[in-house]
Amino acid sequence: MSLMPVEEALSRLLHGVGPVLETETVALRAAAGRVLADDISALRTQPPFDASAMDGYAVRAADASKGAVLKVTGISAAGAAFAGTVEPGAAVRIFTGAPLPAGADTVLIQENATLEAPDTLRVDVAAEPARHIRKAGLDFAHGAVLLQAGLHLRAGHVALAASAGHPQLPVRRRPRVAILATGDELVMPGESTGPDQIVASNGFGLAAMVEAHGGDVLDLGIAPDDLAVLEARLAEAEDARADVIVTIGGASVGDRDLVAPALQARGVELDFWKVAMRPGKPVMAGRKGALRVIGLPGNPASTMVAATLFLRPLVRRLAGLGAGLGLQRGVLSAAMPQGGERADFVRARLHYPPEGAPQVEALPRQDSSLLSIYALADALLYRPVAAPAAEAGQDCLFIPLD
Ligand SMILES: Nc1nc2c(c(=O)[nH]1)N[C@H]1C(S)=C(S)[C@@H](COP(=O)(O)OP(=O)(O)OC[C@H]3O[C@@H](n4cnc5c(N)ncnc54)[C@H](O)[C@@H]3O)O[C@H]1N2
Ligand code: MOO
Repeated sequence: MSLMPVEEALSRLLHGVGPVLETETVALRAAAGRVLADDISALRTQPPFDASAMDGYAVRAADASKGAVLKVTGISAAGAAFAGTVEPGAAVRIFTGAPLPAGADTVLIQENATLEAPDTLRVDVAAEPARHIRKAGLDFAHGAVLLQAGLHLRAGHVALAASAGHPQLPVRRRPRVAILATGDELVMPGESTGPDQIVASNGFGLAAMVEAHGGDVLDLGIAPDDLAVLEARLAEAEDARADVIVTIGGASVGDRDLVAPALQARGVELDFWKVAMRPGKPVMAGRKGALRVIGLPGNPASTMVAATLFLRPLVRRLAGLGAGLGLQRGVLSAAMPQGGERADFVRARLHYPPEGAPQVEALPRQDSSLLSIYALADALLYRPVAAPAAEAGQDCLFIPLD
Protein backbone atom coordinates (compact mmCIF):
# COMPACT_ATOMS: atom_id res chain seq x y z
CA MET A 1 0.00 0.00 0.00
CA SER A 2 1.50 3.30 -1.04
CA LEU A 3 1.98 5.99 1.55
CA MET A 4 -0.15 9.14 1.43
CA PRO A 5 1.78 12.43 1.18
CA VAL A 6 1.39 14.68 4.23
CA GLU A 7 -0.07 17.53 2.17
CA GLU A 8 -2.74 15.26 0.69
CA ALA A 9 -3.66 13.89 4.11
CA LEU A 10 -4.01 17.43 5.46
CA SER A 11 -6.13 18.64 2.57
CA ARG A 12 -8.41 15.58 2.86
CA LEU A 13 -8.77 16.20 6.58
CA LEU A 14 -9.63 19.87 6.11
CA HIS A 15 -11.97 19.23 3.16
CA GLY A 16 -15.34 20.81 3.90
CA VAL A 17 -14.25 22.18 7.29
CA GLY A 18 -15.08 25.84 7.96
CA PRO A 19 -14.99 28.06 11.00
CA VAL A 20 -17.48 27.41 13.81
CA LEU A 21 -20.16 30.05 13.26
CA GLU A 22 -21.91 30.10 16.64
CA THR A 23 -21.11 33.18 18.66
CA GLU A 24 -20.99 34.17 22.29
CA THR A 25 -20.31 37.38 24.18
CA VAL A 26 -17.26 37.64 26.41
CA ALA A 27 -15.98 40.32 28.77
CA LEU A 28 -13.23 42.40 27.24
CA ARG A 29 -10.68 40.87 29.62
CA ALA A 30 -11.41 37.44 28.13
CA ALA A 31 -11.40 38.57 24.48
CA ALA A 32 -7.69 38.41 23.59
CA GLY A 33 -6.95 35.37 21.44
CA ARG A 34 -10.59 35.02 20.37
CA VAL A 35 -12.00 35.60 16.89
CA LEU A 36 -14.33 38.58 16.56
CA ALA A 37 -17.82 37.61 15.36
CA ASP A 38 -19.19 41.01 14.24
CA ASP A 39 -17.84 44.34 13.06
CA ILE A 40 -17.26 46.67 16.00
CA SER A 41 -18.00 50.40 15.68
CA ALA A 42 -17.03 53.20 17.99
CA LEU A 43 -19.70 54.05 20.56
CA ARG A 44 -17.95 57.39 21.16
CA THR A 45 -15.50 59.85 19.62
CA GLN A 46 -11.87 59.93 20.77
CA PRO A 47 -10.70 62.36 21.88
CA PRO A 48 -14.19 63.70 22.55
CA PHE A 49 -12.91 67.31 22.62
CA ASP A 50 -9.93 69.26 21.30
CA ALA A 51 -7.25 68.27 23.82
CA SER A 52 -3.82 69.55 24.70
CA ALA A 53 -0.94 67.25 23.74
CA MET A 54 1.49 69.00 26.12
CA ASP A 55 1.78 70.65 29.53
CA GLY A 56 1.78 74.44 29.14
CA TYR A 57 -0.67 77.28 28.60
CA ALA A 58 -3.73 77.59 26.41
CA VAL A 59 -3.45 80.97 24.69
CA ARG A 60 -4.50 82.99 21.67
CA ALA A 61 -1.59 82.73 19.21
CA ALA A 62 -2.03 86.37 18.18
CA ASP A 63 -1.38 87.47 21.80
CA ALA A 64 1.56 85.18 22.53
CA SER A 65 4.42 86.81 20.68
CA LYS A 66 7.94 86.76 22.13
CA GLY A 67 8.19 89.03 25.21
CA ALA A 68 4.41 89.36 25.68
CA VAL A 69 3.08 89.20 29.25
CA LEU A 70 -0.20 87.31 29.74
CA LYS A 71 -2.55 87.04 32.74
CA VAL A 72 -3.13 83.47 33.94
CA THR A 73 -6.87 83.16 34.57
CA GLY A 74 -7.46 79.48 35.32
CA ILE A 75 -6.50 75.85 34.98
CA SER A 76 -7.64 73.11 32.60
CA ALA A 77 -6.62 69.66 33.83
CA ALA A 78 -7.49 66.19 32.49
CA GLY A 79 -10.86 65.44 34.08
CA ALA A 80 -11.31 69.04 35.29
CA ALA A 81 -11.86 71.37 32.34
CA PHE A 82 -11.72 75.18 32.57
CA ALA A 83 -15.30 76.34 32.18
CA GLY A 84 -14.56 79.90 31.08
CA THR A 85 -13.09 81.48 27.96
CA VAL A 86 -9.50 82.53 27.30
CA GLU A 87 -9.96 86.27 26.82
CA PRO A 88 -7.53 88.42 24.80
CA GLY A 89 -4.29 88.87 26.78
CA ALA A 90 -5.03 85.84 28.98
CA ALA A 91 -3.56 82.36 29.36
CA VAL A 92 -4.99 79.23 31.04
CA ARG A 93 -2.66 76.70 32.63
CA ILE A 94 -3.27 73.42 30.76
CA PHE A 95 -2.08 69.83 31.17
CA THR A 96 -1.68 66.97 28.72
CA GLY A 97 -5.04 65.46 27.80
CA ALA A 98 -7.07 68.37 29.18
CA PRO A 99 -9.75 70.07 27.05
CA LEU A 100 -8.64 73.19 25.22
CA PRO A 101 -10.74 76.05 26.67
CA ALA A 102 -12.92 78.24 24.47
CA GLY A 103 -11.08 81.25 23.09
CA ALA A 104 -7.66 79.55 22.95
CA ASP A 105 -6.32 78.48 19.56
CA THR A 106 -2.93 77.06 20.51
CA VAL A 107 -0.83 75.68 23.38
CA LEU A 108 2.38 77.37 24.48
CA ILE A 109 4.55 74.66 26.05
CA GLN A 110 5.79 75.55 29.52
CA GLU A 111 9.45 75.29 28.42
CA ASN A 112 8.80 78.38 26.23
CA ALA A 113 7.41 80.63 29.00
CA THR A 114 8.31 81.92 32.47
CA LEU A 115 5.79 82.23 35.28
CA GLU A 116 6.91 85.51 36.86
CA ALA A 117 4.12 85.61 39.45
CA PRO A 118 1.25 83.14 40.14
CA ASP A 119 -0.91 84.94 37.57
CA THR A 120 1.76 86.53 35.35
CA LEU A 121 3.27 84.68 32.40
CA ARG A 122 6.06 85.95 30.17
CA VAL A 123 6.26 84.44 26.67
CA ASP A 124 9.90 83.49 25.92
CA VAL A 125 9.31 81.91 22.50
CA ALA A 126 6.38 83.03 20.36
CA ALA A 127 3.52 80.48 20.20
CA GLU A 128 2.72 79.14 16.74
CA PRO A 129 -0.96 78.88 15.84
CA ALA A 130 -2.75 75.56 16.35
CA ARG A 131 0.20 73.72 17.93
CA HIS A 132 0.10 70.85 20.41
CA ILE A 133 -3.65 70.31 19.96
CA ARG A 134 -5.27 66.95 19.30
CA LYS A 135 -8.49 67.66 17.46
CA ALA A 136 -11.69 65.91 18.58
CA GLY A 137 -11.98 62.61 16.72
CA LEU A 138 -8.27 62.42 15.86
CA ASP A 139 -8.18 58.75 16.93
CA PHE A 140 -11.71 57.77 15.83
CA ALA A 141 -15.19 59.19 15.38
CA HIS A 142 -18.45 57.83 16.79
CA GLY A 143 -19.86 55.19 14.43
CA ALA A 144 -16.59 54.40 12.63
CA VAL A 145 -15.98 50.66 12.11
CA LEU A 146 -12.82 49.97 14.09
CA LEU A 147 -12.54 46.15 14.16
CA GLN A 148 -13.80 43.77 11.50
CA ALA A 149 -15.52 40.42 11.93
CA GLY A 150 -13.04 37.54 11.67
CA LEU A 151 -10.20 39.44 13.33
CA HIS A 152 -7.99 37.41 15.67
CA LEU A 153 -8.05 39.71 18.68
CA ARG A 154 -4.71 40.87 20.06
CA ALA A 155 -3.77 43.23 22.86
CA GLY A 156 -4.07 46.38 20.72
CA HIS A 157 -7.53 45.41 19.43
CA VAL A 158 -8.78 44.85 22.97
CA ALA A 159 -7.44 48.24 24.07
CA LEU A 160 -9.12 49.92 21.07
CA ALA A 161 -12.45 48.20 21.85
CA ALA A 162 -12.19 49.48 25.42
CA SER A 163 -11.49 53.02 24.21
CA ALA A 164 -14.47 52.76 21.85
CA GLY A 165 -16.72 52.04 24.85
CA HIS A 166 -17.28 48.25 24.59
CA PRO A 167 -17.22 46.37 27.93
CA GLN A 168 -17.70 43.06 26.07
CA LEU A 169 -17.29 41.69 22.57
CA PRO A 170 -19.09 39.15 20.38
CA VAL A 171 -16.70 36.30 19.50
CA ARG A 172 -16.96 32.96 17.76
CA ARG A 173 -17.46 29.94 19.98
CA ARG A 174 -14.20 28.04 20.37
CA PRO A 175 -14.10 24.64 18.69
CA ARG A 176 -14.61 21.86 21.25
CA VAL A 177 -11.99 19.13 21.05
CA ALA A 178 -12.56 15.90 22.99
CA ILE A 179 -9.34 14.04 23.82
CA LEU A 180 -9.41 10.34 24.67
CA ALA A 181 -6.34 8.34 25.66
CA THR A 182 -6.70 4.59 25.27
CA GLY A 183 -4.83 1.63 26.68
CA ASP A 184 -4.87 -0.71 29.70
CA GLU A 185 -1.27 0.28 30.42
CA LEU A 186 -2.06 3.91 31.18
CA VAL A 187 -2.54 5.64 34.52
CA MET A 188 -2.79 9.35 35.30
CA PRO A 189 0.27 11.28 36.50
CA GLY A 190 0.47 11.02 40.29
CA GLU A 191 -1.33 7.67 40.41
CA SER A 192 0.56 4.53 41.33
CA THR A 193 1.66 2.40 38.39
CA GLY A 194 1.52 -1.39 38.25
CA PRO A 195 4.58 -3.27 37.00
CA ASP A 196 3.32 -3.23 33.41
CA GLN A 197 1.92 0.27 33.42
CA ILE A 198 3.12 3.70 32.31
CA VAL A 199 1.87 7.22 32.85
CA ALA A 200 -0.42 8.82 30.25
CA SER A 201 1.32 11.89 28.90
CA ASN A 202 0.13 12.57 25.39
CA GLY A 203 -3.30 13.94 26.22
CA PHE A 204 -1.70 16.68 28.29
CA GLY A 205 0.46 17.74 25.38
CA LEU A 206 -2.50 17.70 23.00
CA ALA A 207 -4.67 19.73 25.37
CA ALA A 208 -1.99 22.41 25.62
CA MET A 209 -1.69 22.48 21.85
CA VAL A 210 -5.46 22.72 21.30
CA GLU A 211 -5.82 25.57 23.77
CA ALA A 212 -2.86 27.45 22.28
CA HIS A 213 -4.63 27.39 18.90
CA GLY A 214 -8.07 28.58 19.91
CA GLY A 215 -9.79 25.35 20.98
CA ASP A 216 -11.56 24.25 24.16
CA VAL A 217 -10.67 20.84 25.55
CA LEU A 218 -13.10 18.20 26.73
CA ASP A 219 -10.85 15.74 28.57
CA LEU A 220 -12.27 12.24 28.28
CA GLY A 221 -9.45 10.75 30.35
CA ILE A 222 -8.17 7.25 29.77
CA ALA A 223 -10.30 4.44 28.36
CA PRO A 224 -9.24 0.84 28.92
CA ASP A 225 -9.07 -1.54 25.96
CA ASP A 226 -12.78 -2.31 26.26
CA LEU A 227 -15.20 -1.72 23.42
CA ALA A 228 -18.19 -0.81 25.59
CA VAL A 229 -16.21 1.75 27.59
CA LEU A 230 -14.74 3.26 24.45
CA GLU A 231 -18.18 3.62 22.91
CA ALA A 232 -19.53 5.21 26.07
CA ARG A 233 -16.72 7.80 26.10
CA LEU A 234 -17.28 8.61 22.45
CA ALA A 235 -21.02 9.01 23.11
CA GLU A 236 -20.13 11.42 25.93
CA ALA A 237 -18.11 13.52 23.49
CA GLU A 238 -20.96 13.61 21.00
CA ASP A 239 -23.47 14.53 23.72
CA ALA A 240 -21.18 17.42 24.67
CA ARG A 241 -21.32 18.47 21.00
CA ALA A 242 -17.61 18.11 20.37
CA ASP A 243 -16.47 19.44 17.00
CA VAL A 244 -13.47 17.11 17.03
CA ILE A 245 -12.69 13.85 18.80
CA VAL A 246 -9.03 12.93 19.06
CA THR A 247 -8.01 9.47 20.16
CA ILE A 248 -4.52 8.48 21.22
CA GLY A 249 -3.10 5.04 20.57
CA GLY A 250 -4.55 1.97 18.96
CA ALA A 251 -4.00 3.47 15.52
CA SER A 252 -1.72 0.71 14.29
CA VAL A 253 -2.30 -2.92 13.45
CA GLY A 254 -2.35 -4.62 16.87
CA ASP A 255 -5.16 -7.02 17.82
CA ARG A 256 -6.15 -4.90 20.80
CA ASP A 257 -6.78 -1.83 18.71
CA LEU A 258 -10.44 -1.25 19.52
CA VAL A 259 -10.63 2.44 18.70
CA ALA A 260 -11.67 1.88 15.10
CA PRO A 261 -14.46 -0.60 15.92
CA ALA A 262 -15.74 1.74 18.63
CA LEU A 263 -15.82 4.68 16.24
CA GLN A 264 -17.53 2.61 13.58
CA ALA A 265 -20.11 1.43 16.09
CA ARG A 266 -20.85 5.12 16.75
CA GLY A 267 -21.49 5.65 13.06
CA VAL A 268 -18.23 7.41 12.27
CA GLU A 269 -17.16 6.98 8.67
CA LEU A 270 -13.50 6.02 8.99
CA ASP A 271 -10.51 6.17 6.74
CA PHE A 272 -7.16 4.60 7.63
CA TRP A 273 -4.13 6.35 6.37
CA LYS A 274 -0.52 5.38 6.25
CA VAL A 275 0.96 8.83 5.86
CA ALA A 276 4.41 9.26 4.33
CA MET A 277 5.87 10.76 7.47
CA ARG A 278 8.23 9.79 10.25
CA PRO A 279 7.24 9.69 13.02
CA GLY A 280 3.47 9.30 13.02
CA LYS A 281 2.76 7.07 10.03
CA PRO A 282 -0.52 5.47 11.19
CA VAL A 283 -3.34 8.00 11.39
CA MET A 284 -7.11 7.50 11.39
CA ALA A 285 -9.43 10.15 10.05
CA GLY A 286 -13.18 10.06 10.28
CA ARG A 287 -16.33 12.10 10.07
CA LYS A 288 -19.92 11.90 11.19
CA GLY A 289 -21.85 14.89 9.92
CA ALA A 290 -19.92 17.95 11.04
CA LEU A 291 -17.94 15.95 13.64
CA ARG A 292 -14.33 15.25 12.72
CA VAL A 293 -12.29 12.45 14.27
CA ILE A 294 -8.54 12.04 14.27
CA GLY A 295 -6.94 8.84 15.58
CA LEU A 296 -3.34 9.58 16.48
CA PRO A 297 -0.61 6.99 17.01
CA GLY A 298 0.37 6.36 20.61
CA ASN A 299 4.13 6.79 20.63
CA PRO A 300 4.53 10.16 22.34
CA ALA A 301 6.63 11.95 19.73
CA SER A 302 4.43 10.43 17.01
CA THR A 303 1.33 11.79 18.77
CA MET A 304 2.78 15.28 19.06
CA VAL A 305 4.22 15.42 15.55
CA ALA A 306 1.05 14.06 13.92
CA ALA A 307 -1.00 16.50 16.02
CA THR A 308 1.20 19.38 14.89
CA LEU A 309 0.63 18.43 11.26
CA PHE A 310 -3.09 17.55 11.41
CA LEU A 311 -4.84 18.49 14.65
CA ARG A 312 -3.32 21.97 14.91
CA PRO A 313 -4.47 23.05 11.42
CA LEU A 314 -7.90 21.47 11.98
CA VAL A 315 -8.44 23.34 15.25
CA ARG A 316 -7.19 26.56 13.69
CA ARG A 317 -9.52 26.17 10.70
CA LEU A 318 -12.50 25.59 13.02
CA ALA A 319 -11.44 28.54 15.14
CA GLY A 320 -11.29 30.81 12.08
CA LEU A 321 -7.50 31.15 12.13
CA GLY A 322 -4.97 30.43 9.38
CA ALA A 323 -4.64 26.68 8.92
CA GLY A 324 -1.53 25.64 7.01
CA LEU A 325 1.48 23.61 8.08
CA GLY A 326 3.23 26.89 8.92
CA LEU A 327 6.47 26.02 7.10
CA GLN A 328 9.27 28.57 7.46
CA ARG A 329 12.73 28.91 5.95
CA GLY A 330 15.91 28.24 7.86
CA VAL A 331 19.49 27.14 7.41
CA LEU A 332 20.86 23.72 8.41
CA SER A 333 23.34 23.77 11.32
CA ALA A 334 24.78 20.41 10.27
CA ALA A 335 24.70 18.03 7.33
CA MET A 336 21.63 15.81 6.91
CA PRO A 337 21.52 12.38 5.25
CA GLN A 338 19.44 11.58 2.20
CA GLY A 339 15.71 11.19 2.92
CA GLY A 340 13.69 7.99 2.52
CA GLU A 341 10.16 7.06 1.46
CA ARG A 342 8.63 8.98 4.37
CA ALA A 343 9.11 12.71 4.97
CA ASP A 344 11.05 13.23 8.19
CA PHE A 345 9.87 15.68 10.80
CA VAL A 346 13.06 15.90 12.79
CA ARG A 347 12.88 17.29 16.32
CA ALA A 348 15.17 20.31 16.18
CA ARG A 349 16.31 23.43 17.98
CA LEU A 350 16.33 26.93 16.48
CA HIS A 351 19.20 29.36 16.91
CA TYR A 352 18.85 32.98 15.89
CA PRO A 353 22.00 34.57 14.45
CA PRO A 354 22.17 38.41 14.56
CA GLU A 355 21.14 38.46 10.89
CA GLY A 356 19.50 36.11 8.44
CA ALA A 357 17.34 33.01 8.75
CA PRO A 358 17.28 30.87 11.89
CA GLN A 359 19.76 28.01 12.15
CA VAL A 360 18.03 24.64 12.52
CA GLU A 361 19.88 22.06 14.59
CA ALA A 362 18.58 18.49 14.47
CA LEU A 363 18.51 16.87 17.93
CA PRO A 364 20.56 13.69 18.27
CA ARG A 365 18.03 10.96 19.11
CA GLN A 366 14.86 10.70 17.04
CA ASP A 367 13.12 7.58 18.40
CA SER A 368 9.37 8.25 18.43
CA SER A 369 9.03 7.26 22.10
CA LEU A 370 11.32 10.04 23.39
CA LEU A 371 9.43 12.86 25.06
CA SER A 372 12.64 14.13 26.66
CA ILE A 373 13.88 14.97 23.16
CA TYR A 374 10.53 16.26 21.94
CA ALA A 375 10.45 18.64 24.89
CA LEU A 376 13.83 20.10 23.90
CA ALA A 377 12.63 20.83 20.38
CA ASP A 378 11.21 24.16 19.33
CA ALA A 379 10.79 23.17 15.69
CA LEU A 380 10.32 20.23 13.35
CA LEU A 381 12.92 20.19 10.59
CA TYR A 382 11.04 19.08 7.45
CA ARG A 383 12.98 16.73 5.19
CA PRO A 384 10.73 15.87 2.22
CA VAL A 385 10.39 12.35 0.81
CA ALA A 386 13.66 11.37 -0.94
CA ALA A 387 15.31 14.68 0.00
CA PRO A 388 18.89 14.69 -1.31
CA ALA A 389 21.65 14.71 1.32
CA ALA A 390 22.30 18.30 2.45
CA GLU A 391 25.33 20.17 3.81
CA ALA A 392 25.53 22.48 6.79
CA GLY A 393 24.55 26.00 5.70
CA GLN A 394 22.04 24.84 3.10
CA ASP A 395 18.48 26.17 3.13
CA CYS A 396 15.84 24.03 4.81
CA LEU A 397 12.21 24.20 5.87
CA PHE A 398 10.93 23.90 9.42
CA ILE A 399 7.67 24.10 11.35
CA PRO A 400 7.83 26.08 14.60
CA LEU A 401 6.38 24.26 17.63
CA ASP A 402 4.22 25.88 20.29
N1 LIG B 1 3.81 -4.46 12.92
C1 LIG B 1 3.74 -3.13 13.02
N2 LIG B 1 3.83 -2.59 14.21
C2 LIG B 1 3.78 -1.24 14.32
C3 LIG B 1 3.66 -0.44 13.18
C4 LIG B 1 3.53 -1.07 11.92
O1 LIG B 1 3.39 -0.42 10.87
N3 LIG B 1 3.56 -2.43 11.90
N4 LIG B 1 3.66 0.91 13.31
C5 LIG B 1 4.44 1.42 14.43
C6 LIG B 1 4.28 2.83 14.53
S1 LIG B 1 5.02 3.75 13.32
C7 LIG B 1 3.67 3.42 15.59
S2 LIG B 1 3.67 5.12 15.72
C8 LIG B 1 2.98 2.67 16.60
C9 LIG B 1 1.58 3.25 16.81
O2 LIG B 1 0.85 2.39 17.54
P1 LIG B 1 -0.58 2.68 18.15
O3 LIG B 1 -1.11 3.98 17.66
O4 LIG B 1 -1.40 1.51 17.97
O5 LIG B 1 -0.23 3.00 19.65
P2 LIG B 1 -0.17 2.00 20.88
O6 LIG B 1 0.29 0.67 20.42
O7 LIG B 1 -1.47 2.12 21.56
O8 LIG B 1 0.94 2.74 21.69
C10 LIG B 1 2.24 2.92 21.24
C11 LIG B 1 3.10 3.33 22.43
O9 LIG B 1 2.66 4.56 22.94
C12 LIG B 1 2.30 4.46 24.31
N5 LIG B 1 1.16 5.32 24.57
C13 LIG B 1 -0.08 5.19 24.08
N6 LIG B 1 -0.89 6.15 24.53
C14 LIG B 1 -0.15 6.93 25.34
C15 LIG B 1 -0.42 8.08 26.11
N7 LIG B 1 -1.64 8.66 26.13
N8 LIG B 1 0.59 8.63 26.83
C16 LIG B 1 1.82 8.05 26.80
N9 LIG B 1 2.14 6.96 26.07
C17 LIG B 1 1.17 6.40 25.37
C18 LIG B 1 1.97 3.02 24.51
O10 LIG B 1 2.08 2.64 25.84
C19 LIG B 1 2.98 2.35 23.59
O11 LIG B 1 4.23 2.27 24.26
O12 LIG B 1 2.88 1.32 16.25
C20 LIG B 1 4.09 0.73 15.75
N10 LIG B 1 3.89 -0.66 15.56
O1 MOO C 1 5.65 6.53 12.77
MO1 MOO C 1 5.76 5.69 14.24
O2 MOO C 1 5.01 7.12 14.62
O3 MOO C 1 7.44 5.74 13.55
O4 MOO C 1 6.68 5.66 15.69
